Amino acid sequence: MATYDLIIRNGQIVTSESVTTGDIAIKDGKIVEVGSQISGQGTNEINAEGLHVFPGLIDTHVHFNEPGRTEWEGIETGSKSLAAGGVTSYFDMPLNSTPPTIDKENLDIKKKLSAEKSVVNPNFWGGLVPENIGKLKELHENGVIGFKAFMSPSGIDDFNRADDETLYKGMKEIAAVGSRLAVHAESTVMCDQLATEKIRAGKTSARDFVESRPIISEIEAVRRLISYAEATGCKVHVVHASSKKVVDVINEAKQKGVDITVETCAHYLALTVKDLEEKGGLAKCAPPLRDQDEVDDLWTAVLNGEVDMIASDHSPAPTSMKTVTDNYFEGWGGISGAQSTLNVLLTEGHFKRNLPLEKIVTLMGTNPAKVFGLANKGNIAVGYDADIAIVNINESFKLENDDLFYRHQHSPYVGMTFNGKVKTTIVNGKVVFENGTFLDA
Ligand SMILES: NC(=O)N[C@H]1NC(=O)NC1=O
Ligand SMILES: [Zn+2]
Ligand SMILES: [Zn+2]
Repeated sequence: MATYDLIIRNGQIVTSESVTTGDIAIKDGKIVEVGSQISGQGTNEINAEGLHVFPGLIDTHVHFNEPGRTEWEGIETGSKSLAAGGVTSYFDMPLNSTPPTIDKENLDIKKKLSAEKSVVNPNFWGGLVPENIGKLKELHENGVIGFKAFMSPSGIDDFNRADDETLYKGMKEIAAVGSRLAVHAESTVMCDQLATEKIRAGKTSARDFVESRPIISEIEAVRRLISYAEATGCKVHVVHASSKKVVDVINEAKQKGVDITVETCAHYLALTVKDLEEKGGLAKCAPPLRDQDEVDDLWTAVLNGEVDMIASDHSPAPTSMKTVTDNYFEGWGGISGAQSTLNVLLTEGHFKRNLPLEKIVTLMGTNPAKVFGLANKGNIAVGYDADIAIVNINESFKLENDDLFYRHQHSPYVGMTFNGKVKTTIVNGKVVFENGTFLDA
């Protein structure tokens, strides 16, 4: 009789601490042994010789749009895309789905749908909007990972921007329950004003769009957020910082004792304004892509350990909403990228800039797990959940639309050559994805 459900043999096991050759034994969805040569047998055994065995990664920032806007993505296609990219846990944003996740009732709907449809582990952000002050405690008690607010308009009618009063009151409530507020930090005053001026003058190029959302607008909003964090004691998390200049402001506050963390996204590390000019709406997002010098500086921040985590901010939309090429103020702002985060980190990070593989685990495993309190996720060790991605980091491929599992097969990464083929993805001990196909549940 087999001792274990599954043994992965002879892989290069990547943790946040080391890369070592060895075996991993799995039973009842948990990692029960890690060693250089495990005796005993598995019902299933995988030979990972020559391959790297990562803990399944955690994407802290996706929009799957279900319920209510499932035609933009959906939990099944979204979660399959993650699994195909080596990600085994995600945090779904409260907006772009309708109704948004701003009370228990709507959270329950999302939980139920995800239990039915997700092929990886779902987690949920709750929203902070002017209308749901007083409901944050109930969301917290029902298991949201944290809260999300926008300091600038969200682009979605049923998810209003948090004005200063909402931030102040909401952050007091969130501090009281000990949770964390994630914030889209851009100055609404600045962005609105600059966009209005540009549009009035008929200036609607990619560069004009980028100039209407400058880095200073992020810095101004982050500084204001820090003031509220200091006043309320609320833990905060800045999502999608597009520049090292933003990261620097956050690290200054950290040094003063503010409990603040920062995420950047793969697209700010792999794409520039030139991509926006060449690829049109496919590469449109907010904050916008920056120039190459900013990308290089942001990599410096990542390599220095100044960025806490890296996410996709997968915010998909139908292709027809992403085809803008003349007026960049039109069309959906949001990048389809959930499947490619590990590829970007391997290609642009590990191979081009010597980002250690262990750091990839820190950024998309141990840090998110620690900051958001996911027990037993994000690393490989005895007692951890058996979420695993087996990857050939040396295999390169050119990404094609057909490779994508998104409902709408587009991405600004299409056409780029990446390192890192995900061979097998395991979720809670079960193989869900193998050699390009999904196994039935
Ligand atoms: N609503 C929404 O998904 N917005 C996201 N898209 C984007 O590019 N930035 C965002 O915050
Ligand atoms: Zn955002
Ligand atoms: Zn987002």
